[in-house]
Amino acid sequence: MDNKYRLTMQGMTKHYPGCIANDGVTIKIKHGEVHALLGENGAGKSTLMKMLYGVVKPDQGDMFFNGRVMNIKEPADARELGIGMVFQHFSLFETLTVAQNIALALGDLAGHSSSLASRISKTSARYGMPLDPHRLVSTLSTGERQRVEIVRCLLLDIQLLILDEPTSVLTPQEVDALFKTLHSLKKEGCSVLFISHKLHEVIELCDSATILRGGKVSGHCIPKNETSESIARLMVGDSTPISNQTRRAKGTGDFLTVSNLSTNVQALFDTPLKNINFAVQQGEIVGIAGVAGNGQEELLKALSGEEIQANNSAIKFKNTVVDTLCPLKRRRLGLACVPEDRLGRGAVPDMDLAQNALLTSFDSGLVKSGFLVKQKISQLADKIIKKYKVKTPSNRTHALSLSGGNLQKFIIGREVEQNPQLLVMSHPTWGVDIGAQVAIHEAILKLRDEGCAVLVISEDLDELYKICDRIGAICDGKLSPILDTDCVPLVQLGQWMAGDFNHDLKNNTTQITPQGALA
Ligand SMILES: Nc1ncnc2c1ncn2[C@@H]1O[C@H](COP(=O)(O)OP(=O)(O)OP(=O)(O)O)[C@@H](O)[C@H]1O
Repeated sequence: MDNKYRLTMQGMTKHYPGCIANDGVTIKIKHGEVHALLGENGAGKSTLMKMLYGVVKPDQGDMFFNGRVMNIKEPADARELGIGMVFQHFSLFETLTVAQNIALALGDLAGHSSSLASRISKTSARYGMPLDPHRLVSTLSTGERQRVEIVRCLLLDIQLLILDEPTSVLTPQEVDALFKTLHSLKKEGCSVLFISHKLHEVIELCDSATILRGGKVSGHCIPKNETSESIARLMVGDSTPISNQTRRAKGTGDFLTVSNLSTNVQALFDTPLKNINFAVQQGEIVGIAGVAGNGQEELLKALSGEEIQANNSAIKFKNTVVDTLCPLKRRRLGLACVPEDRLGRGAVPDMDLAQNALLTSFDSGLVKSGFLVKQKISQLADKIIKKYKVKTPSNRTHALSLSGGNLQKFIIGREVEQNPQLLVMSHPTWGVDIGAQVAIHEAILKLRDEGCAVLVISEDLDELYKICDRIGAICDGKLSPILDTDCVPLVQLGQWMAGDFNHDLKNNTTQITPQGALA
């Protein structure tokens, strides 16, 4: 086999019940290149990477590393060869230090424990991503946690680094730092496989790209010679819209009013909310930016009723104080919610899509006299699948076996189809391909235009600027001012995300007063 390639995967095939996730896929990666693996949701990217890393067994296909046949049975075999993978979801133990986490993950490959801490410091400094090996993971920002995962790979004699959607959880500054590290790795001859739906980053960073569609290779390109639009076309074909016109709107009267919301720490690593005041009007979209772990989850739980706070705060839906109401009663007042964690809170992994549709829609005629109306449930699931282009063999497929982006489309569709009066969403298009992003944004804008109040909590600033009428940021449990999006330059939003907003808060005229009226 040709030694000029770091990695060759040839004729890779993997069947799942009802679908072929990879159908004879061939991909070749040169030494020292950053290679993008692109494709719409469900195209087969994760499956291909899981076969490479030994998490999934291929039905067919051959793999060669530095010209030699690879025999990978489990991730440890891949690591032994110098292949490192950073998954979308980090797998770190919060109560352990950086060094303890790395020792656990690497096992025997971590070397002697007495020297591990100094090797972590040296390696992380060398690649420009400083890390204190003795710090508890619970005290690290998301960007720093990602560093732990990357440094874990770099401690080995790394020759191929796989990054799955690495930038979706990073601030713009952290993305810059990551790209510098990847450039250093590249100079040393390390190859990088980069999976992303953010095409402008692919153009900036990647030397070449392989595009998958429907489990097959649909094309190759040199990203620098392309535009985001032309790459998107290669990914989704000609018939899917890849851009939409977004229009700003002005709301008409508050639907959600939050006054003096403070929360207590419920679990060890919660970020308590500190005196939060804001309102979302009917017919507008308000966006809250912020780096993960700054109170977003706590805010969503307080609004949905998953965590009920018995203090002097007030959360009102129109004129009803909902502070002590459970999630079901809030739903009945018009709330729909899309949590960040799609497997576990957004959907039950081991239930099929029809059952998952029932979970939040059972009030809409799907249960009669205590009995499930199975035909209606199935029809609803099919409607969501069709309208939101969810790729799945049927509504009997378990949520767990959908690709991440397809499950996200299903959950959004399920909530939007209930015609809520208040829709609270966390990261609505996280991991969703460009065609589906457009479809989801259209659905949210349509809801807004029909009078729904929408709150979007997200780290994706492009998305927030695109669809939100007003925008603010959350940092360490405190909320910045919320202003018209077109009046908040990116630099200012970045400052707010870093907690620098006390001065702006004092001067802000759009915050609500503790009594709940607009100041
Ligand atoms: N464990 C599984 N059981 C059944 N089907 C699966 C399983 N894992 C993946 N699939 C199916 O294989 C196809 C490819 O999924 P995969 O996760 O590889 O796509 P992807 O390109 O990574 O998508 P995304 O961008 O949404 O993450 C999808 O149709 C998915 O539903």
